[in-house]
Amino acid sequence: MRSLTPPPGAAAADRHPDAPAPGTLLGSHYRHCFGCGSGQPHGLHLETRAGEGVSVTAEFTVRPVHQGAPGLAHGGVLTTALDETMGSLGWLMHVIAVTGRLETDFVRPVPVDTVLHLSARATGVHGRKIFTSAEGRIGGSGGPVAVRAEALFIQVKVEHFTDNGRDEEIQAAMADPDQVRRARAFEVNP
Ligand SMILES: CCCCCCCCCCCCCC(=O)SCCNC(=O)CCNC(=O)[C@H](O)C(C)(C)COP(=O)(O)OP(=O)(O)OC[C@H]1O[C@@H](n2cnc3c(N)ncnc32)[C@H](O)[C@@H]1OP(=O)(O)O
Repeated sequence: MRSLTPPPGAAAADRHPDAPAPGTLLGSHYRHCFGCGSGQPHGLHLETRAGEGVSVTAEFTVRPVHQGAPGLAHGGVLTTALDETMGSLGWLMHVIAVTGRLETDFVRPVPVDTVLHLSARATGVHGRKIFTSAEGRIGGSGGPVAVRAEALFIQVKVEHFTDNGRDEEIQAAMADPDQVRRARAFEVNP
């Protein structure tokens, strides 16, 4: 099993000088993203804000479409919320990275209508590997922890998406006249 703890010699994650100021709403990186896009009716519609250093906060409201057991959020959906929140840390570092490995602890059941208060930070960088951790709390940022995760993101080139994504969506994203939106679809920073 490969560790999700930064190895000895790992560097601290660097916040890019042009990263959005703490408190800034990051918005969606891609309209059709299941985690944050407004174009996904059953998506999570996560709203993420830049924090200090390489950290972010986000809110996710659990809706009936996100159920697993009756009245409770599906664990995979909660993991998606954590994944998306940690994934947005790349925007503060100005790197493109994808999830390589992710481990979730489910600590408390999360009822429908709960607003999950998520926070994530980068814990270290080693070569192309970015180590991250996140947690989701119920009832406010000081509420009890319901879920927590650690993940390893791997930096990739934009070809990761253009070579592997379905052509239809790649062409549409590339053709977007909005330069920032086009860049963010692939999390490539302008
Ligand atoms: C179209 C629009 C798209 C928009 C996207 C926006 C961005 C996303 C937004 C956010 C959305 C949410 C986020 C999402 O949902 S991202 C979507 C989910 N993730 C993926 O689809 C990734 C699929 N996997 C791959 O493409 C490759 O396997 C990657 C690129 C990850 C690595 O293959 P690559 O050939 O490049 O790498 P390497 O083999 O040279 O290894 C390099 C180093 O990494 C270490 N390593 C590798 N794998 C693992 C592992 N599993 N556990 C532990 N360690 C691992 C490896 O040991 C080595 O370490 P070291 O030997 O150097 O020490």
